[in-house]
Amino acid sequence: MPCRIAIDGPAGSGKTTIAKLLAKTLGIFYLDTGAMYRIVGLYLEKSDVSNDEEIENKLKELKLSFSDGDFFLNGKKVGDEIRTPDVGIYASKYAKNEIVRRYLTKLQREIAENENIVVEGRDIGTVVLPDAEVKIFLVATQEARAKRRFKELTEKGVKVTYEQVLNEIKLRDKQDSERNVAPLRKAKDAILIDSTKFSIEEVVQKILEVVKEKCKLLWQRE
Ligand SMILES: Nc1ncnc2c1ncn2[C@@H]1O[C@H](COP(=O)(O)OP(=O)(O)OP(=O)(O)O)[C@@H](O)[C@H]1O
Ligand SMILES: Nc1ccn([C@@H]2O[C@H](COP(=O)(O)O)[C@@H](O)[C@H]2O)c(=O)n1
Repeated sequence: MPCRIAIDGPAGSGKTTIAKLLAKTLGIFYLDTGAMYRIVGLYLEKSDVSNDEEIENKLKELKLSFSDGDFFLNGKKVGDEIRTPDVGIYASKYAKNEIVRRYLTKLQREIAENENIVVEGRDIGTVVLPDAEVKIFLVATQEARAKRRFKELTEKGVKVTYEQVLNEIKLRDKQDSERNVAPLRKAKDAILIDSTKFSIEEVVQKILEVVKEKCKLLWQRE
């Protein structure tokens, strides 16, 4: 019986950081579905699509593959070019489109099939893997998330103001939670963790306790 750990939550709540650490600690796979929406969002924005038919045709041409934790777009490894605030906005813009969601959800399920895996995103516990063994809904205040993201971006040398980061987070929160298709919301059986006042290590420990209880086999293997 696989152990699939779904971590959903708003922009900047710490999903990627926590998911990567968790997967490393447990020695299992990790899937960043946000990266998939960022790749597709940037691709469609550059393709200047204007309707569903054009989106459908562009997705048919797209070759998106996943190997050893890296994504490859038409054979080329994807790097930090998808990590800018603008690409986050493109991702959120096209994430409202049913054709895009159907395309990526199918791919995500194929990758996660029968795997011990941590999958992070917005709709993992509600849509992609509704029967996941562990569901976490990771939140933090918008200010805390903006502060963290601003620190991360400035340390990477990205020229951005705190206000720009806060506005991007507010916009994505609004778009992600108010869209008709697969909106960001806590699954009924998900465990809510508010990381505003907790360190990365403390959040990982909290989730490991849940995994220990719900995925006994994986824990024994560890
Ligand atoms: N509990 C925490 N305390 C302090 N900093 C944190 C905490 N969790 C995450 N961070 C930091 O916040 C920043 C954003 O984290 P991360 O990229 O993992 O968020 P995310 O939810 O994946 O964001 P997005 O949805 O936009 O991809 C990173 O620099 C990370 O190191
Ligand atoms: N399962 C998901 C994951 C992401 N999205 C959309 O992509 C945007 C970028 O995601 P990050 O995790 O990299 O911030 C996000 O704001 C969502 O609009 C999604 O819809 N479903």
